[in-house]
Amino acid sequence: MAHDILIVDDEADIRMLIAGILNDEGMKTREAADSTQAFAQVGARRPSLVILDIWLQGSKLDGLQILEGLKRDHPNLPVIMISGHGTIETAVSAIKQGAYDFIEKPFKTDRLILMVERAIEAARLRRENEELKLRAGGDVELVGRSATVNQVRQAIERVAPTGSRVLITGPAGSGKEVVARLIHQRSRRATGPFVGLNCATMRPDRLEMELFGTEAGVDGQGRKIGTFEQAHGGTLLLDEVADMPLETQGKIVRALQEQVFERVGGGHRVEVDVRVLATSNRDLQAEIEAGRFRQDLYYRLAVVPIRVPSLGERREDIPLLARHFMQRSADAAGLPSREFGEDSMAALQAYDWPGNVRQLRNVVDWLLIMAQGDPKEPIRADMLPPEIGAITPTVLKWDKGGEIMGLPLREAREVFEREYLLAQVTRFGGNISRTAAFVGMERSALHRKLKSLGVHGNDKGKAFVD
Ligand SMILES: Nc1ncnc2c1ncn2[C@@H]1O[C@H](COP(=O)(O)OP(=O)(O)OP(=O)(O)O)[C@@H](O)[C@H]1O
Repeated sequence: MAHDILIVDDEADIRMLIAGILNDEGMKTREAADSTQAFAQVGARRPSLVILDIWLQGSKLDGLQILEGLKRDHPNLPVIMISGHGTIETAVSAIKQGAYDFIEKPFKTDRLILMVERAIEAARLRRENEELKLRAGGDVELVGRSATVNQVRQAIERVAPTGSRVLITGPAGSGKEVVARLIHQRSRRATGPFVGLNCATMRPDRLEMELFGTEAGVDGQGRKIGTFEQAHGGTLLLDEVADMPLETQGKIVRALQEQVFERVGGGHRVEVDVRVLATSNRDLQAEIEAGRFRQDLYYRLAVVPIRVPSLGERREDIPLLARHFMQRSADAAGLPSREFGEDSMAALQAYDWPGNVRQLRNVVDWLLIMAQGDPKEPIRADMLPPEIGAITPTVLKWDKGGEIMGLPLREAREVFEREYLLAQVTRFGGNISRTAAFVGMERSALHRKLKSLGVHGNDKGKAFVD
């Protein structure tokens, strides 16, 4: 996409000159003669870069004051100052205020182009860097207000500063790694490294080398530092620890016990200070009974067990999570965020989510890009991806409309009430108190109503809870 450059200068011929140079390079330009026009242009659309004259005749604010306003509202927007004779000192102080650089009048074409390209590239790199930091866990968050998530949060707060080992269990995509990262961040090792090793995706014969590293000569390569050593002073996460071969499990037991190990192919002892966290989506007790997991390793890892609930166990968190992911994805993509309509949110809450939070996140990403309709309109249930729309309770799609129109009012009302309440009960995970609060009925009245309509469980026949 062509860069969009805003040129702010009180002299029309300078604006034209700069615009001509940049247009020849395939960049798009806009112009402003004073501070009012400049802020109006930036307000209309954030440019890729601003070229800003220091001395602006007839303008309410001068270049430095405009710079201050721009940096306050758009800290990452690159600004190049234009300085004339006698304003170089001011230009230098502009850099201290966050301008990228300055160029002196009269300027050379080549220098101007180079500076503009560099400033835009630097802004892009900074943005990428921030995204990477975010992905690397600089800013992990455990979103949710359900009782089960609150319990997990409390467990994290309690266990993080102690330094003890933690085994985090829960189904795939439920947020086990998020929990591990939070434990690290809230511990005394927070400034140390956090290193993860996924035991499920690693070939068993490579796993040991990855963990302990290799001495020179092994594998035809130089000495390689393993994850245990990389995590020195910090935290090592053994992801999907049940997938580790038995023999490696034995070596881990020793390393955990003594905080000492040997690199593969060497007799040299490496001493480390590492806190180990582990995750598993399997039932480790069953794995022990089947002889696939060492009991002594289990006891060493599971000093404190934390169970992360599936998303289906905490449907009340779905609205919060969906809006959180929508905002984050929209910000990352530079797109406006979309609202969810009541019907689509009810459908999301009624769905089973076999892939848990990760699946919800993917669905929200899909919706941001693919959902039909005006982006300013809320997302409706019929815009959801097919796999979720397919199980949407019928009442949300109103496909009983035809049937209802053929019935007398009393019976039509019964059909509607039945479908409506079934959808709501499912949405609230079969919880009668919460459904009653939402639909505006007393709990006992709702029980009676459901009974009279012949509804004895949610749409999959699961019994109610009070
Ligand atoms: N409570 C939460 N709040 C915000 N984001 C979450 C939450 N739980 C999970 N996520 C997000 O969902 C995705 C999956 O989470 P994570 O990788 O921690 O799951 P996992 O249980 O470790 O999965 P797997 O077992 O497949 O490794 C990540 O993008 C994570 O940021």
